[in-house]
Amino acid sequence: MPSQTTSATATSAGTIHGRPPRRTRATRTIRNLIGGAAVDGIRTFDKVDPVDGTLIARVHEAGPEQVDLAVAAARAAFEGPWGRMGVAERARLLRRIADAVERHAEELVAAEVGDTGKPETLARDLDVARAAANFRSFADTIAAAGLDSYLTELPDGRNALNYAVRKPLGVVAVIVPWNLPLLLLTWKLAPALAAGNTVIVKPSEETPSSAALLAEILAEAGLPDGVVNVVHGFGVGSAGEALTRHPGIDGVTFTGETATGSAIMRAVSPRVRPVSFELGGKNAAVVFADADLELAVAGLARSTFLNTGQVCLCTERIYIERTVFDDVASALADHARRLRLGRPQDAATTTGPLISQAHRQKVHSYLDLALEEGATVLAGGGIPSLGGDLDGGSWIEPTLWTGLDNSHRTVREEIFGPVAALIPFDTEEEAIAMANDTDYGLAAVTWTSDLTRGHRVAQRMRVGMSWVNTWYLRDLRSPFGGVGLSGIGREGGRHSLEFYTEPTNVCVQL
Ligand SMILES: NC(=O)C1=CN([C@@H]2O[C@H](COP(=O)(O)OP(=O)(O)OC[C@H]3O[C@@H](n4cnc5c(N)ncnc54)[C@H](O)[C@@H]3O)[C@@H](O)[C@H]2O)C=CC1
Ligand SMILES: O=C(O)/C=C/C=C(\O)C(=O)O
Repeated sequence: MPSQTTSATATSAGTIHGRPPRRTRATRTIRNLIGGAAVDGIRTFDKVDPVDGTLIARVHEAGPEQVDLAVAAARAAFEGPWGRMGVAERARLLRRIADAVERHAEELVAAEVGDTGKPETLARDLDVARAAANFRSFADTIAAAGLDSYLTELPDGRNALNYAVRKPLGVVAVIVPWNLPLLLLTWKLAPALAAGNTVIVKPSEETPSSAALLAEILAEAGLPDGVVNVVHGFGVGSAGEALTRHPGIDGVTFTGETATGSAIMRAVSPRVRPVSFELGGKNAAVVFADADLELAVAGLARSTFLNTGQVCLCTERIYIERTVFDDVASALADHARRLRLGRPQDAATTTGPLISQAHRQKVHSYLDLALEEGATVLAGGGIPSLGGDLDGGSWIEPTLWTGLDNSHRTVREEIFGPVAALIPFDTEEEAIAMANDTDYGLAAVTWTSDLTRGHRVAQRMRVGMSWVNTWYLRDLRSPFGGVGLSGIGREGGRHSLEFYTEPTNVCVQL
């Protein structure tokens, strides 16, 4: 967690090697946005740049009082003109927001890069592009959404008409993590607004900037005050917990760690509120000997190392048919060694730092654990020395291991970094069994030139998203989510609308 500036004992994550964060750049102040007004919190906390440990912002942490205000503002907006706005007008507004996101793309890129250290090209091509696409896609979805209706035949020969109207849930809490901050925020915000809800956003304490900027963009596009409110802070004992326990919240959508999802479920359970959770993963890729190996290796490099491995869909277990194991392992290790760690603004940079010193400590503890568990390190394995101010950042080497199997903690627990274990297999059955041998169930990838096998294996993966000969190819209308410890519910297209609305069935005797 970033350090609390009012606390005498700053946490290690907010300090660099025990020293306070360096202050070499202009430090911004980020406030909560409630009912269209900037609102101070109970104290401020520091946000540091993970590239070099520089202090970049002081963020106002919302306490219960600010959360109360935000819920009241959202409720008032829901009862106001927003609640009476028709679908066509809401769809038009979402399209205006998408246009405004594109107009402000470079500011959003800067906000995202400052908070996460990810390469500018990635922030531009993935995070910001998807933010605009999210608003457009849910404008299309809501504009095309129909009603469920049935002509019911009665025993006496008469009929009844049953039809369901969909109404917004009301005030929705949107709680998002730090890995794809704007992408994941808008992935939830766009359908919530499309369906007519009002929203309280709680961005991660690590990534407050793009949410703050987006709130300004929403106002510029014409969204009425109070429809979207942003409260900053942490989880337990802070804004996140206050929000999920609040009696005025009608539903919670959350992406993040499984244990946090479980805590949120407990928080909403007394009032039985609906939840939509996209949680952790320990995703497998399976490479058959008949695959186009060049394509497979390039795909594996992407699925293992994109965003420094900090995407819930990233691959951390790679099962390779034994006859091609050595070739695939050595080609992938070459890829890993060629990755360029560096400043986000440098066009040659492929890989940024981890989000924070605390997260690096976690990932690093798995590098140690892998060695204790008997791994052989094929690539990486430690903390790089990049020199100068970069050594104040939270960098880690892209790392590949052999010599581990499904019995090891390194192969069972979500690490959420640029790491993967390479494991050989002999038969299709064995590969499927090993891939499915996990309590998680988010995503899987199958690499094969035999499309019949591709369909067969993909369908047997116990996951929400099963890719064949590609990874992270998204159609925003398709269902997205996980099974097991990886989540509850699906988002995307009409699946999102189902979560953000409640149907009322009307039955008319004809
Ligand atoms: N998409 C994913 O699957 C992600 C997984 N992770 C994993 O989770 C680990 C911890 O990262 P965190 O950022 O701490 O994830 P987290 O799940 O704790 O935090 C995500 C969001 O939930 C909020 N939150 C935390 N506890 C809460 C509570 N009790 N009530 C309400 N809100 C709460 C946080 O402030 C943040 O906005 C990482 O090391 C990584 O392994 C992290 C980010 C995304
Ligand atoms: O593309 C998406 O909609 C989401 C991708 C990634 C996550 O959900 C995550 O990393 O949590």
